[in-house]
Amino acid sequence: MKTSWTALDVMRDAPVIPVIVLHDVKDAVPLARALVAGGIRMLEVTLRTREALECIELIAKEVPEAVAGAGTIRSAADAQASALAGAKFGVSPGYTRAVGKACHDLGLPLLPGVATGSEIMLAQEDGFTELKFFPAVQAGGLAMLKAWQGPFGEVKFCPTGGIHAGNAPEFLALSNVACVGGSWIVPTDAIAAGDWSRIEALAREASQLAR
Ligand SMILES: O=C(O)C(=O)C[C@H](O)[C@H](O)COP(=O)(O)O
Repeated sequence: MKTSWTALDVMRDAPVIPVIVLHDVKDAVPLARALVAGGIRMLEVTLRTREALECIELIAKEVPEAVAGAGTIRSAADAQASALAGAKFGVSPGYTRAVGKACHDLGLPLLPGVATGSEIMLAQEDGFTELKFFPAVQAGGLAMLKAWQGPFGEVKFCPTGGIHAGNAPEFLALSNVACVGGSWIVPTDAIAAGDWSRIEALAREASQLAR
């Protein structure tokens, strides 16, 4: 079984990376299984909740078909805790050199968040060429990505923030978009209700989006 992944592997595996918020540890395994059953195995579990690290650990142990990563990495300590919990990749909402260096030193593939040309240049200087564009719709959406195709033609983006089934195809059609990220396939109410079949159906629909 493959155990290490590059940031590009993470982006290319499926058209959508689900942005997951888990408040209850017992939801982690059934949620991961539902997403995998729907065709999506790269899972971003955000560090927005206290339970997140334990959820990553559980998915890593109990759902070997899934590849659990950590989202909302905002510090070197977040990166270290994520790697220790078994996260296979990290995603950050912004970029700092400290986060980049920590992930590099840990061997944790990182999708650094950027929203401006300067941030892209800083991440590129540190060796990152696969980036999360966050918050994508709010920060300029399709027009921004098209504008970046000129000066930053070699960068592949994962736009996240404001993406849903309706607008995802337009983003995925751009040559500098490798995948999109979003919470729409893991709705809070479906998780709270344990409605795993709804989440599986949303994942299946998302996994079939054209790129
Ligand atoms: O928590 C993080 O690390 C983030 O960077 C934020 C998430 O990626 C977006 O909040 C997802 O956006 P929506 O799909 O519009 O819900």
